Amino acid sequence: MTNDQIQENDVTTGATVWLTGLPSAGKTTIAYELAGRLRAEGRRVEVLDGDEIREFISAGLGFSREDRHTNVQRIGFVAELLARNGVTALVPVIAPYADSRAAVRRRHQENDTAYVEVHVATPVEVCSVRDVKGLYAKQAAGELTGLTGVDDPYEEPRTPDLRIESQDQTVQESAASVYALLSERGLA
Ligand SMILES: Nc1ncnc2c1ncn2[C@@H]1O[C@H](COP(=O)(O)OS(=O)(=O)O)[C@@H](OP(=O)(O)O)[C@H]1O
Ligand SMILES: Nc1ncnc2c1ncn2[C@@H]1O[C@H](COP(=O)(O)OP(=O)(O)O)[C@@H](O)[C@H]1O
Repeated sequence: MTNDQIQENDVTTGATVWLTGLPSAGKTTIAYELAGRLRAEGRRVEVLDGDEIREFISAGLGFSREDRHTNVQRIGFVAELLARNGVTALVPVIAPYADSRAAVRRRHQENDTAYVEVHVATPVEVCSVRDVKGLYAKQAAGELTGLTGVDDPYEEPRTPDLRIESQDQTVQESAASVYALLSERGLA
């Protein structure tokens, strides 16, 4: 077998799927639901969970604009490495700034690595009722400032590859819509 044939047979197409949106929008839930489905089909999948990343490779970073940008660039770097090597990297990370997200997309384009941006566009009114981690309540009580979407910016993606209105869907429906897009693009 020639080298070309080995490559052709062994390489599966990886991709980065970045799920951006407000706290409690549903990013993490959709990522794990989708991960389960992709794994069941034999794909290699990693979820780069924002909270875990902040414990390890982004330990010490806070929530200033600069720190969030650094956090997003580090995650983008790791995701691209994984995706380039055949893994589907699912990234449920807020990434509130358009220029940070654009830089991650560029890194993928420069390496010919597939990149999909999903805006989990749950309105802040719904997120603040869900309040999975109690952050909205803390902000309202004056115990926290700089909460994304409340008193810190969230720059909505203008042209995401997919927009999900999670408030009108089940978790399974939301995950299925991402799966359908990946399928369409030959990535699932
Ligand atoms: N001030 C403030 N603003 C937003 N989020 C906050 C804040 N403080 C803590 N958290 C929790 O940290 C998670 C966000 O981390 P990320 O790494 O995803 O954010 S970022 O892209 O660097 O902005 C985020 O996780 P998710 O709720 O899963 O989005 C929050 O739980
Ligand atoms: N269609 C949906 N997609 C994702 N989450 C949903 C959906 N409908 C309801 N939820 C609920 O919303 C919450 C989202 O929390 P989480 O995934 O931790 O948000 P995030 O990671 O964006 O902070 C979960 O409790 C989840 O069960």
